[in-house]
Amino acid sequence: MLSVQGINQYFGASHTLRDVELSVGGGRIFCLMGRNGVGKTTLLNTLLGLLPAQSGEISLAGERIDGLKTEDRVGRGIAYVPQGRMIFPDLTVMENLRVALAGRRGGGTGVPEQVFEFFPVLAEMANRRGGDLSGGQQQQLAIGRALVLEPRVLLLDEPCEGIQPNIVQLIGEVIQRLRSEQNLSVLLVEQKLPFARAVADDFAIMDRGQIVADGAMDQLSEELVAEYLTV
Ligand SMILES: Nc1ncnc2c1ncn2[C@@H]1O[C@H](COP(=O)(O)OP(=O)(O)OP(=O)(O)O)[C@@H](O)[C@H]1O
Repeated sequence: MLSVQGINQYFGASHTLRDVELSVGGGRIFCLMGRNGVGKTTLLNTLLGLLPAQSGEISLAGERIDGLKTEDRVGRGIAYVPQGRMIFPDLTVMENLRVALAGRRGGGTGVPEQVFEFFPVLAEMANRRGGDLSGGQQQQLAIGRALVLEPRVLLLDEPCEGIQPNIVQLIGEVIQRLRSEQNLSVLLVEQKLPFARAVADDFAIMDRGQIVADGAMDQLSEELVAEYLTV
């Protein structure tokens, strides 16, 4: 369980995260929604320790992690697939995957077979440079690399942005298999409503740095969509 309490974050005079509270766990898929610029990516970066929080607590499996360095938070079981994927363009697909072995919980010397089972294209293109892959292939690589870490919680920042529909469907299926087969909990930042409704169990909506609504996904009303999500 990833638990966040009273997180406040500022960029200079701008108060970007305001008393943010949320819990992700229990093998559930939690979707954080909201318009551009409301603070979703800032929250993910703060959970990882890539940005400092000025106040608040972050716990993973009952232990405080907000005082830890990013690599130690990853070592406790948080994996992050950032917007833009951040794969290494000059390394091969296999090298990109192997980079994550160093941060894996409990060690292990090989890339888990399951990564290739989820994303067969990564086996087919194992020796190709990451930079030569299409956007959809790079997204599969970025998610595969996060799975090498064998995380407790997976953070995904708009994984379907700019991706063709058949890969969006594959990513949705993989997320749901990870939940049902491995009890993995997922914090998904997503603006595409049909995808969010199809894969997520719970939602929270952020507006100007605050969580303004949350609940079970089937309770996301048209009124909330119109007020906080429609552009
Ligand atoms: N490095 C920075 N310096 C100053 N302000 C920043 C910085 N990064 C983000 N911001 C501001 O913080 C606010 C939240 O941005 P953030 O990227 O977290 O929003 P978001 O909800 O993830 O939006 P998007 O969907 O566009 O990624 C915005 O007003 C943004 O302009």
